[in-house]
Amino acid sequence: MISMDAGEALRLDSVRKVYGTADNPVTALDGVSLRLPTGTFTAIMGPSGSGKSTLLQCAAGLDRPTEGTVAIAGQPIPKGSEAAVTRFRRDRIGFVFQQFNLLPTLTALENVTLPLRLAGRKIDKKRCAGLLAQVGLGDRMNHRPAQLSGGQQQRVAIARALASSPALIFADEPTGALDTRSARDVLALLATAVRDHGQTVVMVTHDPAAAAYAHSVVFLADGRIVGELARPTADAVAEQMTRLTDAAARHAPVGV
Ligand SMILES: Nc1ncnc2c1ncn2[C@@H]1O[C@H](COP(=O)(O)OP(=O)(O)OP(=O)(O)O)[C@@H](O)[C@H]1O
Repeated sequence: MISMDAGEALRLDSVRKVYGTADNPVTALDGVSLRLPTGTFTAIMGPSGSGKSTLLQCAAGLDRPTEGTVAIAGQPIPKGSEAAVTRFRRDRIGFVFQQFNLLPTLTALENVTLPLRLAGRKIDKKRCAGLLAQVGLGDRMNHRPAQLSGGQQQRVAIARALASSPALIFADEPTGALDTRSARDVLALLATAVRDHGQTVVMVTHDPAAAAYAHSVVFLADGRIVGELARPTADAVAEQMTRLTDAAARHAPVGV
């Protein structure tokens, strides 16, 4: 039974995710349990193939665990129909992807209002325009994605993720396609969502400098949590990653 703890933004209990067939199973997550308090910024790191994206997808209700449960603010993600999961997600979760995932035919403002439109919610255009202004795109509202730089497109994607005021924002390598300066802008925006609005951010990244914006880093290897680092610095994160990557190369267990 999952306790109703509203102070807990995200809780995973013994989550396993197995892809592939019975003959050829791939265990992407192998019993992951994790609790993240509301208002925290967490980075997820680990070698390639360690299960980071799968963890994010399962935590965000975009994919279903093979076993185990996920709860957002004390409410388990429904195990029923896709429509029920989508409804659950819309009210609680924002997602930022590496490749922005903006609709090319819509303007920046239309991209930001789209999730509200899809959810059948009242569209507060002024607020959405305000969000674009907040991310520094007040003068780009009517531009289409192709007319914006990568960093600007990602800022539109962040404004879109914030439009429904989600308690929880997941970001899968949000700075992966950006130059250093745009990456810093995007990370500062995520940090602001946490600091000023009490939102909770969970971000997958390969970049120790990006992870240093988080309050803590969770390290994955072979589908398991193998360590955590509080108040990370880029150097400390890089050192742990080197150990993990070396251990993965040797197929040896590691104690972080
Ligand atoms: N749809 C899928 N079907 C089969 N196997 C999958 C699928 N998605 C992921 N996997 C496998 O699950 C494991 C974990 O993948 P995942 O993408 O979560 O890792 P990751 O840590 O995000 O990797 P990267 O850093 O390279 O993006 C990998 O072995 C991958 O090949």
